[in-house]
Amino acid sequence: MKFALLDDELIFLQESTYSRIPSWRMRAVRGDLRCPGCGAALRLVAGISFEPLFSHTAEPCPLQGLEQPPEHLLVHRSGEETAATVAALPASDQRTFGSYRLPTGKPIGNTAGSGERPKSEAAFRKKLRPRHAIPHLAERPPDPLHPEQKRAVLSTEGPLLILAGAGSGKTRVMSARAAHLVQDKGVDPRSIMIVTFTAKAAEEMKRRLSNQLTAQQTSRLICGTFHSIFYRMLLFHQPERWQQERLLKFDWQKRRLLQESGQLHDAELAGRKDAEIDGALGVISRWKNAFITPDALEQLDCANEEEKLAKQLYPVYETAKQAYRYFDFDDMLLGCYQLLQSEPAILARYQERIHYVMIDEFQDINRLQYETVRMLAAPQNNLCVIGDDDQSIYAFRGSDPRFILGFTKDYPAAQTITLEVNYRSHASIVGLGYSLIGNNRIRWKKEFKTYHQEEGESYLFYPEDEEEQAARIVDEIRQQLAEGASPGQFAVLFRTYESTRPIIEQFIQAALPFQFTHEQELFYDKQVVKWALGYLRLALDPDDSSALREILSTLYISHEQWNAIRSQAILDDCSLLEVLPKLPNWKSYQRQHLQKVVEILRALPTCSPRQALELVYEDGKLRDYVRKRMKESHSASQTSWQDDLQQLLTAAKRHDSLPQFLAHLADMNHQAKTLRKQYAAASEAIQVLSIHRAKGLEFDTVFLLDLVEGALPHEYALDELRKQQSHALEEERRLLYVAITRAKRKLCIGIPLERFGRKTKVSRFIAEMEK
Ligand SMILES: Nc1ncnc2c1ncn2[C@@H]1O[C@H](COP(=O)(O)OP(=O)(O)OP(=O)(O)O)[C@@H](O)[C@H]1O
Repeated sequence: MKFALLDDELIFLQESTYSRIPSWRMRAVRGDLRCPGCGAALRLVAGISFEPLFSHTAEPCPLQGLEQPPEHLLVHRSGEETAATVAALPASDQRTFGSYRLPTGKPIGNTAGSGERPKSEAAFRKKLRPRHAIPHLAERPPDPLHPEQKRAVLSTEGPLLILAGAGSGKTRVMSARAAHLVQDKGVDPRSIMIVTFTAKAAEEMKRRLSNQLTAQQTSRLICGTFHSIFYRMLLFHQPERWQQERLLKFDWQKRRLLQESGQLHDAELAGRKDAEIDGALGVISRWKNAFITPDALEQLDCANEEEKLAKQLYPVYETAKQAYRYFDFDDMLLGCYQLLQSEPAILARYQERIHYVMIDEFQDINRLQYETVRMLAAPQNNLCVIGDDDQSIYAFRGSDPRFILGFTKDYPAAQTITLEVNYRSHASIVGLGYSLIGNNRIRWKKEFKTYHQEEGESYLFYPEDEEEQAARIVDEIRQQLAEGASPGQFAVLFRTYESTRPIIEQFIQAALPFQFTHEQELFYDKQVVKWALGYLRLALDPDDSSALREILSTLYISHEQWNAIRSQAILDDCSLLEVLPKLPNWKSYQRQHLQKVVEILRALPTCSPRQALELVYEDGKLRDYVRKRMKESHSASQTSWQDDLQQLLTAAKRHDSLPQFLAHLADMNHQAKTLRKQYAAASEAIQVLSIHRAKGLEFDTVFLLDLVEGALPHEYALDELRKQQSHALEEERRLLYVAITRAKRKLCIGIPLERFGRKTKVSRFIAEMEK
């Protein structure tokens, strides 16, 4: 139904009141929205693809589904208070509805909660129509393979480049091609090498092949990622050098090796922050994959501070690794290349064995992988590479779309087959992808066609902020689940992990099954968040020693001073907070600040969580402290600290009291930690994925978070653009293209009006693809 009672006032869901949805939603959670008919509590359901409505939480009553309340109920329920509220308005601002007099010209209902927003700023949602329409396939061939796909399957000899758009059946073609080689041409499966980009893709390939080949044939194929195949080769030839326990899997392991090896004691390198070293290690990895060895560093021009540090660290890191006989993933690729280069007999053995090579996601290959594969595929060069230059999204790892674009130069005899029919997505989604990616300049121009006649559904929706964005997605999914969808049909995609906290929390609260792999630290474990929460905890319990300990550094209190505070509190038999400003040897400015902080903390318990945080940030000078620490660290990853503070504010908006807010956060943190260890089957869970991880996958409905400037395109790409560099922006465009083309039927793009507490600007990519 479209109406409800709130504080005895009748409220209506209509375009002019949609900006009230976030505050009404909060009131609904507290049970304040009531049905004027039966008096039961109502839920506010505001998804994306349907009009918002109020719904009974338990038994529906006869009013359920009505647009307007029946007259008799209005007369019956007509409350004097409501009449009085409205009566206070001038007559010109009133209109009558049944026996109610209602205000006109402004939204009806309670004004608590979020502020007013001019209506023009945002629609509830709108259909996103593509700038360029895409032709449908004239007829749908009955065969499981389209003629061009078939040609790709049957062209087995010599080099072959298959340029394929998103959803054009690459995986289908690769598996059919391998099956054709084995079944129809009698090729020994042990002589076929299939390289995929991820272990998940390799699994999928084997699963599909197992439907067409015997189990023995499937198991004999050489099928896996570059790392897994190359590693097997290295282990076979040099087992002592490549023992698994000596593999440095994570950045922190590499950093620790550097720190503990004593190699960082060079004056230039000592005192570097962890984040700076991690950044430089990333650059070193990229260089290694581009086959830039330490000997080649002399000639290398560094583009920025990070590269300068990487140049210094590269030889140091290599020496440290060799000293302890460790190796990393990049060493596996380099090791395999060097093995084949330096041992012609070993190379010849592989060349005699491997007769057919197929490489998926070829757009993301790097120099080292490419050169190694070229050696293995020679001399027959039955090398089939398949990829989509528009989906090249791993430049930061050394991938280079130039290899796919230059393949026919390296192999002049190569055939080229283009697969341009998108079998996955409904027409409007294909059109959006096409309209968007056409704005990239460095690409292989292709025509697109859609297999599906259906238009599909694509929406832009404009929530007030990140929390409301998550709430809208939750409501949309619930609605679709009620209509028979299964959780595995949905994916929520994001550009960076900063976008994920609200959606994860709301999935937890709504008890929806989801899968989320997160290697980074949880939001509430971040130092800057722990500082802010430390203040709130101390406000509620002036004797909470762990809370005070948490914020010591923000108050510039040393450990000796901390010990003195604790002793004094015991001696005076008073709380830590009381004793804080009284210690005798504070400098006067410090004592003044501590007095101020104590005053603030005493005031906090009566404030709303949002006001409390604002007081801590501004009057308590936490924001100044964070800014200072960020400046000292000079690290790119620290720039999100201010955003973290803002995110906490956004989360606080939804809560009334400090104890409730802190209990909620503790619960969320606990649940998020527990969930990390649980892995629901993908088919039974909503997938929350970074766009990078979503590559190669498909879902019935895709939600895309935060299509705003600074998020997608990422701030980094915008910085590059200011320096007249457009490569990074083109990669961001490809990322969005990958994200859009994961959707089969429905695509919902969120554009929060505020993000991290700041007004947002719609992503420039929307205008590029929208009609
Ligand atoms: N000839 C065909 N007829 C009908 N459906 C097809 C055909 N070829 C592929 N499909 C379907 O289209 C979808 C996309 O196929 P696939 O995943 O192989 O594409 P892809 O090119 O690997 O996609 P991407 O690169 O975007 O990840 C799948 O659901 C697949 O089953």
